[in-house]
Amino acid sequence: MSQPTATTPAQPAGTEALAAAARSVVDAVVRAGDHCAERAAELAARLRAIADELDRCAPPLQDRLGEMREFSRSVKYNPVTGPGNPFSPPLDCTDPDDAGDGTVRGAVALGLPYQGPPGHVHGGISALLMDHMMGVANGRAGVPGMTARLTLDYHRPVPLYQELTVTARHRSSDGRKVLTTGTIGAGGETYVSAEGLFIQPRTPLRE
Ligand SMILES: CCCCCCCCCCCC(=O)SCCNC(=O)CCNC(=O)[C@H](O)C(C)(C)COP(=O)(O)OP(=O)(O)OC[C@H]1O[C@@H](n2cnc3c(N)ncnc32)[C@H](O)[C@@H]1OP(=O)(O)O
Repeated sequence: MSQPTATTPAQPAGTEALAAAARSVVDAVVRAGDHCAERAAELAARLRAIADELDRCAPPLQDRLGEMREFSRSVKYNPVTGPGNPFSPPLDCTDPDDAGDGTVRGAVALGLPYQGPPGHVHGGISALLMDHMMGVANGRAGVPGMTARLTLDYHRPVPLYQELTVTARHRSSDGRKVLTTGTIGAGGETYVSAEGLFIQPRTPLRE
């Protein structure tokens, strides 16, 4: 058996492994579609049994919502980059500022569960990626805020199953108003560009 090396991607463990497995179930359900119709009832019962098992581990919702106010937990479970959230693709946002100008950058390839027009990414998913990346850029620039307005230009349909580069950059601040831009592209082509107005809270968001 080969030994892991420095270049071997880390395998997720613990709740991240659980989220990755759930994500692969979602992917397989959509890819299999009606091709597994004969076994659908049996497989659904098995999945429901797993959901019931997980439910028995879950604390009361109010407690869990309280925990999620902690910054590190909200990052781990957020719906875009969160490795602990099966809903997240997840977008890999580990290269914060390779241009040295405050641009944050992430990579993601999206499969069939994210399809809108045939073979392409749903426009709402593009908006989700943009909103989040601009939020990350603002956080890194020290001006975190709530999205007040998000404007997207969809230049070309965003392809599924292709590595996409998602970027965002804080552009300017005017009092509590923060202007931020972003793009989704691949291979030097820009599919989506976005501009967001974010409002910093009157009292700072807690870290
Ligand atoms: C490393 C880190 C990782 C961090 C990673 C985390 C990333 C997550 C990022 C996700 C971000 C989200 O999705 S946030 C969730 C989606 N967004 C929301 O739910 C926001 C809902 N809306 C609100 O709560 C509110 O409307 C606010 C907070 C946006 C604004 O309320 P407010 O604080 O009372 O501000 P208000 O006085 O009304 O307005 C302040 C100024 O902004 C202007 N203004 C306000 N809204 C607008 C608007 N839509 N369009 C134009 N201008 C506006 C006002 O005219 C005013 O200008 P002037 O008179 O001063 O000139």
